Amino acid sequence: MENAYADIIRAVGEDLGRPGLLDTPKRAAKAFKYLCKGYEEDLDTLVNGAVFPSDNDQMVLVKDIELYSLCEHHLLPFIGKVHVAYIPSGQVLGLSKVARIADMYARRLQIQENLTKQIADAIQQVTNARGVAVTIEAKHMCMMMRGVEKQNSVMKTSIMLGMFRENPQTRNEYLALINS
Ligand SMILES: Nc1nc2c(ncn2[C@@H]2O[C@H](COP(=O)(O)OP(=O)(O)OP(=O)(O)O)[C@@H](O)[C@H]2O)c(=O)[nH]1
Ligand SMILES: [Zn+2]
Repeated sequence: MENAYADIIRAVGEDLGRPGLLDTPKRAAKAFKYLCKGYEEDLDTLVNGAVFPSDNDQMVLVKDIELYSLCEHHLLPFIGKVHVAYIPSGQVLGLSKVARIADMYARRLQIQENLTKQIADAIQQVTNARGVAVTIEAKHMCMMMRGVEKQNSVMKTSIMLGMFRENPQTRNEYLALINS
């Protein structure tokens, strides 16, 4: 990856030998690897057994989890927030694990629609919940810094599973909570 970054820097017409750029291929490779660290993680290890018995059968919502991902088309960031809700069915998930699951999938090359679904499926898999809802609101640098150059548009994607899909009241309660 360092060599690839050196090629890119040369290709834009820069002098790789100048002091400011000497360590840049190494730094950039380290940074990019970090931004893609989700490929080195897996769901079971990340959850680490943090699923706890509970007789609470009402909605659990974790809102405004910040999100940094990379668009798979341009390798530019998309940045925003994710909301995750589920209806427990005998067990609840460790709070931090909700954000860790979102991060694991965000730190890969993504499109927002697939990222939303992957998070929802993972929450469903680890909790066996009666319903899961995931919403992502994000701004895409590939649409802001280049291309069509629109600064204010926000992409909003949702996935509703189980009760959130079947029961309008549950869905409406979720929507009211994330918009409040
Ligand atoms: N649906 C979806 N599209 C995305 C996402 N991130 C980037 N894109 C879009 O992917 C498309 C790629 O289109 P292309 O025409 O192949 O690439 P391009 O010439 O760089 O397109 P422009 O961005 O329109 O300049 C663009 O419309 C992007 O806005 C995403 O998360 N979801
Ligand atoms: Zn893009």
